[in-house]
Amino acid sequence: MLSFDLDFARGDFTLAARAEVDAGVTGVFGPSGSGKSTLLALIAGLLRPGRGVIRADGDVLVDTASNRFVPPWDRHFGLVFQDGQLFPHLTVRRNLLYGHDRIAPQMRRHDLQSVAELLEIVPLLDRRPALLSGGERQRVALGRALLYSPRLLLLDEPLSSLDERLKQQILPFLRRIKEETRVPMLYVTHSRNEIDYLADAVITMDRGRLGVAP
Ligand SMILES: Nc1ncnc2c1ncn2[C@@H]1O[C@H](COP(=O)(O)OP(=O)(O)OP(=O)(O)O)[C@@H](O)[C@H]1O
Repeated sequence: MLSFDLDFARGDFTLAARAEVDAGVTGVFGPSGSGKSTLLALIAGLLRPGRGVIRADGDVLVDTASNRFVPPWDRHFGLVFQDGQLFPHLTVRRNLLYGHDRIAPQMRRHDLQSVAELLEIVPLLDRRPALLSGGERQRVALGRALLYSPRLLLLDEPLSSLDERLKQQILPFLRRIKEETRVPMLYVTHSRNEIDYLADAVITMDRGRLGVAP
């Protein structure tokens, strides 16, 4: 569903990555500084590769040979970072609907009520992010990304700002998203536990190079 073959350089750091990602959850695992976030940013379209190709469901999103570069907002990927980055001035409901309201109605695959129920955030809909716990915020960030009906979810250490107790609380929600929505996910983490619990396949990164874990 996603394939990429990319070269990227920034200062001393070089990344050369080529892989095909199937449905399900693909964990991206590797030491700090190995290039995991850089790879996600390249796939999301937040960075441009020096050379390379990215395809999703047969669509060419990037092809440096023909100068093709589809911008992030036209890739239909959902992004969730370490700290959910909710809009502070909007209620949970407006945050959730942010992407949903910006896509064509025929592309919408999820509705507010079912996503809010899935993530157990129905009682929070009228609150602003400042009044949420860290775990609630991350659940809203996941809901917002899902309601955008992405063809792929890019998750960059979505649990790493949470304490152990909250991590254990949210992991089952991620598994629910995987099982009930079947949205493919690329999931960057430092945690073997999270990989073992969620991932169907694993890509390992080391100093900008990929390997496939046994
Ligand atoms: N904005 C930036 N400007 C310059 N160099 C950067 C920038 N962000 C990251 N780097 C460098 O690029 C390399 C890859 O970093 P990246 O953040 O992709 O690694 P990572 O595997 O995601 O690390 P971590 O697990 O610590 O988040 C590192 O050498 C890092 O120092």
